[in-house]
Amino acid sequence: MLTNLRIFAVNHQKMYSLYINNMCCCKIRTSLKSSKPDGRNYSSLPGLTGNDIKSLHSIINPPIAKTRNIGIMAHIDAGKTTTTERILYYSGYTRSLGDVDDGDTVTDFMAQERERGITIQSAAVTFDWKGYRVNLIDTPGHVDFTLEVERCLRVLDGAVAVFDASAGVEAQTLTVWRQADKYKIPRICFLNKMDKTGVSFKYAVESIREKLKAKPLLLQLPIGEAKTFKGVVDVVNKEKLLWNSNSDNGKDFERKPLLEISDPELLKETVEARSALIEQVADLDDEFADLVLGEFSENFDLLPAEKLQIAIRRVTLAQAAVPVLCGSALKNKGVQPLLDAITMYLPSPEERNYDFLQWYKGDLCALAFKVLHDKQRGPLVFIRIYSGMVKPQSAIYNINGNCTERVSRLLLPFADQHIEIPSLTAGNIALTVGLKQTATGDTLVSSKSNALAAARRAEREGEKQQRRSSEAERLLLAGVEIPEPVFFCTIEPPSGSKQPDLDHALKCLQREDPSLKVKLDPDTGQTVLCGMGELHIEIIHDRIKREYGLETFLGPLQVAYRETILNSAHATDTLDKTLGDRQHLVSVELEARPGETPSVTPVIEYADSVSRDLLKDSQEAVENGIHSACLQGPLLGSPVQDVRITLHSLVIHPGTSATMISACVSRCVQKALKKADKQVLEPLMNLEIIVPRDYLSPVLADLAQRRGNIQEIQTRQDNRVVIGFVPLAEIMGYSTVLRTLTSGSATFALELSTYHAMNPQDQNTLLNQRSGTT
Ligand SMILES: Nc1nc2c(ncn2[C@@H]2O[C@H](COP(=O)(O)OP(=O)(O)OP(=O)(O)O)[C@@H](O)[C@H]2O)c(=O)[nH]1
Repeated sequence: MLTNLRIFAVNHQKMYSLYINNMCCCKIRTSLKSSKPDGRNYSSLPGLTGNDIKSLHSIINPPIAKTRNIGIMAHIDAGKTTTTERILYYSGYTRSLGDVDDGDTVTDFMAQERERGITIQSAAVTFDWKGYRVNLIDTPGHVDFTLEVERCLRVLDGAVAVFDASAGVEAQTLTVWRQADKYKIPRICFLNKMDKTGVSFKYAVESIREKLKAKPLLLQLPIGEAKTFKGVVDVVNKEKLLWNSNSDNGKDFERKPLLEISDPELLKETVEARSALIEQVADLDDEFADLVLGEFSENFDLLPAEKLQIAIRRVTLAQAAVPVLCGSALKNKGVQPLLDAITMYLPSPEERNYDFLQWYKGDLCALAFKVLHDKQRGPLVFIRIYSGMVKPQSAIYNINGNCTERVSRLLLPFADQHIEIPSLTAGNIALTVGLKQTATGDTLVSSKSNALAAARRAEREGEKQQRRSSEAERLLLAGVEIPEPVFFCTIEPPSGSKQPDLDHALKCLQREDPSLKVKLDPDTGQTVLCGMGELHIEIIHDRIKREYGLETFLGPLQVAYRETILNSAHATDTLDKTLGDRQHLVSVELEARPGETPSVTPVIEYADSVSRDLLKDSQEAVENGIHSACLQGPLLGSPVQDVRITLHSLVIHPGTSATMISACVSRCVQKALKKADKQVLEPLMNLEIIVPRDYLSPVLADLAQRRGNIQEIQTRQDNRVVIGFVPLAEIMGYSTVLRTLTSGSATFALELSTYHAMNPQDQNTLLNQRSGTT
């Protein structure tokens, strides 16, 4: 077993190549480099000492009950990355503390993340804490990357929500909290930044209660706030935890029982908080209520801490309440108790109820939740194993891709280092090398026949429960819905000869990030990037430069419009071309008219006059021509939807190539579309704004300026919920506007509702803008 296990990155040079996204220099690399210039062994791996090697078997496949797959989620800048860095440091997997502000953290792999100080892609890190294996995934906070958050959430068994305690619940926390609700993920809350001026523990707890509608269980109380913050009280154990102010890494802290003699006030406060906690848990858990009301009804104080902890765990797993802890990651206070709470209160993989496991009967079932590209080794795929086992050099079947692939290597992701391992079992997160077709979101099983057997079991179960679902739905692990990208811009390589390099880079990036779409503008031949937002496209641009060495040029960011026609139009066309000694001659007559039902692709019909024999050979070429013409409408060059094309006549000279047939049909369709009355369709967004009552008026006034259409205003305690529609073009940069209008107190959610017709005036303005006349 041990001989199979080696550190994947054997020297500094190789480690650099394994650095997934061209990291810039950081403390951890420097420390590794100085530890051994030409190579590394087990004991050089932070956290693995000589003695630890004996227990490598349990390190590779730890007991499932002692495994935690955890995510950290929060609003941007709440301190997720700083908290993660402390966690890695205290658990022994890094030797020095990274600092977001210095740009040398471990989990923010990508150079842009280090420069911007934000987390873009989530990185999985694996570490041990007091005999527990923790797989931790740091998730991004920016709204453009919510897909990334959601993709990670579904592979987690539990999550830590980090808050800036001076701000309480912020916009993005609400979004990720709802996403965590969707995947039924038990959570604990960490009120970070307790050292910050203006911080209020009470306010932050209230905002959890009010805004998240959650039941906070106060497991700790802060000792001091802002400048005076020096530690926390452990309410369950009635102890105080004080960090040594002379220690600059926070490793040393003392835990002391609260005594009447030395801390009368703090003890009184703690006993009250403990009694309140016991009552709260008893209200949520019948078993605990029986215990408390039986044995300890006279004096709650006598209730042993372990009994309370077991009950807290039950209500947390049932998502009836959320334990709340506090600290300051930056000042290195409160992170070790957070780690204890992660292992104590969040579920192990076997405590999560995954329906689909019964269909696999112990066979492999895993989900690819992240794909990264390493220049030397090709795609690295992060997988969550739900059942069965993965081994290197084994074949696996990808249900989504309908293909069999080979795992060449299996690695444990220790941040920016990876340990090669001989096998990994259910409940764990692994990194695989060798899967060339697998994309983010794919379901992986051991073989096609096992997939079919699982499908049959699922079908029988579905019949029993009278549920109908397609085979794919039954087998695929719940997918993340990928919203249609609504922004686009052109991207140009530095020279024509670099186009293949750009195509390769975009192909790799798309496998990592399914929300990125890439198209070819058929007119100009330019490559077009379609994404979820401005930042999204900017980051892709940056990554192409850094990771693929290509200096590309982006066109202006544009809203993805569509077009349609309002009446019918006929057109005829003839193409007569001689290439070499071959004549290509084709004549077409067709009609374009508005479709009766909405459809993004054109509906195609053939009149009886069109010869069936002729069609047999050329139908594909004809339809390719129609489809390609509809990709680029006559008004803005946007895709044309809701149209019906009827082919009335088709004459093809023998020997005419399919390409020429397509070209002639395409030109003829474009002529017809040009002749018809045309209409621009714009993306209309569903908008929901949650705004405190006092700020409602300025928000409504602003929406009126943005062609917003308010459907309803609901009351939710002191907040108003504005529900309506707004054209996407009017809502670009809205988060900044809303923040300014409401002093950061409102949150909003946007999603595509439909494409709707612009009114003639707005359409003219847009067309004039595009043609450069205004
Ligand atoms: N005062 C104070 N500042 C903190 C604390 N934790 C983090 N910060 C600061 O808050 C800022 C954001 O910290 P990050 O750790 O990058 O936050 P994040 O949530 O990972 O941010 P994103 O990755 O952008 O979502 C940085 O300037 C940190 O130094 C804390 O406990 N106290």
